[in-house]
Amino acid sequence: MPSLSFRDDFSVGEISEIEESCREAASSRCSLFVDQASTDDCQGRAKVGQPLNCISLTYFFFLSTFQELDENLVESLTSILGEKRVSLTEPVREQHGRDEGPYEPMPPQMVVFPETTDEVSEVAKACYSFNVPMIPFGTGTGLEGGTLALNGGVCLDLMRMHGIGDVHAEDFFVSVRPGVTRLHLNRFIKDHGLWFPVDPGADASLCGMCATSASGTNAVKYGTMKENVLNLEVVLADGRVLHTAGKDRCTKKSSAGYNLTNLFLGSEGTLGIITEATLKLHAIPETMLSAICSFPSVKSAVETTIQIMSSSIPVARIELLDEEAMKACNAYSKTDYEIAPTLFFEFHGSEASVEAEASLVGDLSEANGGSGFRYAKTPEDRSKLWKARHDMYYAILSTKPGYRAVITDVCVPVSQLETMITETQHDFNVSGLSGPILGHVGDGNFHSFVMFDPEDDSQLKAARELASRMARRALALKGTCTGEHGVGWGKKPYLDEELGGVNVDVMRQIKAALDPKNLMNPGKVF
Ligand SMILES: Cc1cc2c(cc1C)N(C[C@H](O)[C@H](O)[C@H](O)COP(=O)(O)OP(=O)(O)OC[C@H]1O[C@@H](n3cnc4c(N)ncnc43)[C@H](O)[C@@H]1O)c1[nH]c(=O)[nH]c(=O)c1N2
Ligand SMILES: CC(C)CC(=O)C(=O)O
Ligand SMILES: [Mn+2]
Repeated sequence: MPSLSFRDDFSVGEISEIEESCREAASSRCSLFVDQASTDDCQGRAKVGQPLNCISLTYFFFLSTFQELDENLVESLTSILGEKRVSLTEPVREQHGRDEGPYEPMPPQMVVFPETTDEVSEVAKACYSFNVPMIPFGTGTGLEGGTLALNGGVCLDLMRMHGIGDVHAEDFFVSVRPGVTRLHLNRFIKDHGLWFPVDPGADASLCGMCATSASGTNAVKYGTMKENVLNLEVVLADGRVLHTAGKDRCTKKSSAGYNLTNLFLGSEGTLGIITEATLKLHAIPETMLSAICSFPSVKSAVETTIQIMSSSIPVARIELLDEEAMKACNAYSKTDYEIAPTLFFEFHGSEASVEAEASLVGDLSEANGGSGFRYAKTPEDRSKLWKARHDMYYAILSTKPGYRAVITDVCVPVSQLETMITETQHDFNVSGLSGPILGHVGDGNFHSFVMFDPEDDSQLKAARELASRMARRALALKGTCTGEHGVGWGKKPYLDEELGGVNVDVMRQIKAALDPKNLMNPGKVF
């Protein structure tokens, strides 16, 4: 049986050989996948035994092989967790073989529901001794296929690990278990006058947000998960438990050795299972003021953003929605905003400081042709505005029922944003596809949704090509193919190009040191 491969240089002969050996290995479950990020004329996946749906072989192929689960492993996991917290049933496996992204599900062979770190550690030890892959699962809101069980294995659903530790209000930190989501935490700490600002649109698990190094609309002022995590408890592939900053440590800074906390932030389940995160908290600002402003073009909105950022006005949020996105917003969230390229702003501070910042931003917007500067001052109006922004994924998907979207997540230096967005819009016009643009423009990070009809192969091909051109354009402008969603399964083809061979080799060596049998979420990131 050929081993797991991820290459772009298979010959026709090799493909036939691989197919043949897969057919022969009757006891193995084995599929040959054509990577979804390939360009040219290769559509989706080709299952072994069926003709490959492409002629040229300049694509990435992914060979996924896995054995049936050993009965002794199933028995051992059942004795660790009890019958009610293990599942081999199809619906449960199906639910855990997907995320919110556009990829076809790939279910794990078994799902387990540990409730404590010790249980996670025991599960890891058992899987390690049987050489079975482990896939951590939080709320499943990821967008890059990070939870797909490419090689089968055991999915660890961590949402039953409840618990928020003591709130250390004077030292601004709290520890959370994987079952805690960002909204849950914010409700819990509100009465202490504190909040945790990192806000992906979804109500994701905070440990999942550590795993993908998530961010959101507040990152421009408060940073991403990388700036807001003090310590992590991690169960390694062999079951050992690591505290990345040392057990119970929670200082704002430390120069003691390598930064293992940041190593695990964005590791997407490939280095270990995060079983607790110690998070940096912030004081709820005395005043929060939101506003929106319409612009004659995306270009003028982006120019305004660049001017705001270069004037060092401390905006807490600055989000762009283009005309198409605004249409979708009004239709889905029942808002009545003007249909035009729009910036959503928020300012945090004292009453006087937010008024002053908003007024400066209003002047800059007006100087760039902005109009209809409109405030949202009451908590109800502000939360309506930001809920509408956070729901944009579903708002956009609902504009074309039955359509799917390739989601892009590029980030470039703010000075390059205008070139990046203008050229992307040109690409959309040429391709004939539609794709709203929205983004965290203060960070140079934006998303477009390349909508396609899944029944129409040519649209799928065009959508992938467009997304791939965007990612490469971002790289050419000294940016990244993913500002916040992670690499997962979908962005793998760009990693080498973005980071360079030595960098990815070092990552592989780190992975081999922590996970020598390649059992932690194999096939993801690289
Ligand atoms: C509507 C909407 C809007 C947004 C987003 C999604 C959706 C549906 N996202 C993406 C998503 O919410 C984000 O990636 C979360 O961090 C995923 O957290 P989950 O708990 O859902 O991880 P999920 O269960 O989806 O897993 C994601 C990855 O992390 C791993 N993982 C999960 N829990 C782990 C743990 N405890 N230990 C180790 N590995 C673990 C998994 O194995 C997988 O590789 C996003 N993101 C963003 O950054 N900014 C944004 O603005 C948005 N907006
Ligand atoms: C589907 C997305 C584009 C979600 C996201 O990252 C956002 O809304 O900012
Ligand atoms: Mn986003």
